[in-house]
Amino acid sequence: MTTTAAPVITGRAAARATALSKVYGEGETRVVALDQVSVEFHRGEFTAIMGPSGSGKSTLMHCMAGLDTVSGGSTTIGDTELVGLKDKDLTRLRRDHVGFVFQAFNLLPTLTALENITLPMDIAGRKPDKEWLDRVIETVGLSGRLSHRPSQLSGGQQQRVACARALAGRPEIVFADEPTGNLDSRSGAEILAFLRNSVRELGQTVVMVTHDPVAASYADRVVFLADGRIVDELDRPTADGVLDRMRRFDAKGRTS
Ligand SMILES: Nc1ncnc2c1ncn2[C@@H]1O[C@H](COP(=O)(O)OP(=O)(O)OP(=O)(O)O)[C@@H](O)[C@H]1O
Repeated sequence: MTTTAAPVITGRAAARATALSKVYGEGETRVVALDQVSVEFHRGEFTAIMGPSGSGKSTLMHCMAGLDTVSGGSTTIGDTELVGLKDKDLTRLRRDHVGFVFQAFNLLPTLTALENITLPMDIAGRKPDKEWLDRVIETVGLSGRLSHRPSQLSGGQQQRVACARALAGRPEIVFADEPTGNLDSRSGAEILAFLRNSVRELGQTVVMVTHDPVAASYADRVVFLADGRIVDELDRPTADGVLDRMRRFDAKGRTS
């Protein structure tokens, strides 16, 4: 058994894409989902990715998280280049250095909250760093619910378990794809506050895809995608500021 993996990052970028392209299909069904995207996600920062439907947000996240292959360019997590990695090494990188939160909570129903949180480490044969785990559980506000099973928890609480699971291994970066998409606004606000606190108080790096300008306003920075390209950025966003930028994109995702 090994202990919690040491961070692999040395620079400011927790993840970086350089001229990243992703093409699906061929001939008439060919879709350029990402068109030479270059972007950095800084360490200890909360970044939101926004853009119209079909603009490439999920594709960017999946390519940068090593969940999907790329058609061109390069992408790194910390100092590790993902392109060209063998499947086994990619799986290990994802397991040890990347946390995921999805719209569906993806918890195992037969396990308690705590067992769900530590499951990825248990599978990897890694021993949780107890002090870190306690901080994560405290920050996510789950202390009284650890022996509950998912069916005994509200949607918001289940997503908090999923967030704690993503952070438990102290990853280099957490990718969250519409993490509040299945939640009412109050539970959503709790998850967003937690993600922000994990950056502010625990020093984590979080990248979140969202459609919601209010959700994006919790981030330190918003990156806007349209037609597979980065078209804009906003630092210290407000919901109104994000909405204003979004209005510049028409329904097809092109800048007006
Ligand atoms: N597996 C796939 N095969 C073919 N085309 C795909 C595939 N996945 C995505 N696409 C296409 O790539 C483009 C970008 O899709 P993507 O899901 O990344 O957009 P998105 O911005 O996340 O959209 P949404 O907000 O609706 O989730 C779209 O035109 C989509 O139809």
